[in-house]
Amino acid sequence: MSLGRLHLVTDTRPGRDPLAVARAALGVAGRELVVQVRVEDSATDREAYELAGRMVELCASAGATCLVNDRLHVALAVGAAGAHVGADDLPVDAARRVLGPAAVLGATARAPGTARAAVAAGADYLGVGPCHATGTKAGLPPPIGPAGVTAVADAVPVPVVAIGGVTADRVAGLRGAGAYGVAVVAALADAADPARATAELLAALGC
Ligand SMILES: Cc1ncc(COP(=O)(O)OP(=O)(O)O)c(N)n1
Ligand SMILES: Cc1nc(C(=O)O)sc1CCOP(=O)(O)O
Ligand SMILES: [Mg+2]
Repeated sequence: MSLGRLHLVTDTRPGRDPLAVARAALGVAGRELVVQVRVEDSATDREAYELAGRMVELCASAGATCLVNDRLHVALAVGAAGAHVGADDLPVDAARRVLGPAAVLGATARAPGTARAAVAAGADYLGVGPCHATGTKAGLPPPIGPAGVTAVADAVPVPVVAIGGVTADRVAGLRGAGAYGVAVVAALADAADPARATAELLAALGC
């Protein structure tokens, strides 16, 4: 599997335009971009399906990968490349059974033990964080920092994607800590110029 190193997780805030941000990022990053469609828990399946369907089309035209967060049935329904699951979602082994062997399956892990278990259960990559403080998602545990990324990366043979408070300035530290790539919401969704912000993140990633 060749996984993109820059993951754009869609902004769930009302009034945002995740398709416009993705379009700008895809124009710069192409196949190096993974777009993960993440919606509010309160969003309906129909809303998730419609956004994910449009995102799959956008990604396909750029050669990029589209994943769906949490909702595996939506991932299957829109023909996404796969999905990402965490502690409140279907367990990784169940998600793998639902999606099948060819799908890209990501799992959240915050420590080496859960990371090893997720890989044994069928995860292709791990989302590891929060690496730094973030205002994007409430209720997260304290940041694990680059040292926490290293602890996980040293424990597993799959790509580690660092998430949480990631900015272009922090990418080098995370890469040095063992991250294969990074996942961002605000660094692109809040950027005045998302295309330029994408280019800065890619440069920091060495892409
Ligand atoms: C790349 C990546 N890493 C971690 C997460 C978080 O997933 P999860 O813990 O299931 O939380 P929600 O995103 O579902 O709120 C992620 N989405 N992506
Ligand atoms: C959705 C999500 N999950 C996280 C985790 O650590 O599990 S951090 C996060 C939000 C990341 O947003 P930003 O790039 O704006 O900090
Ligand atoms: Mg989840």
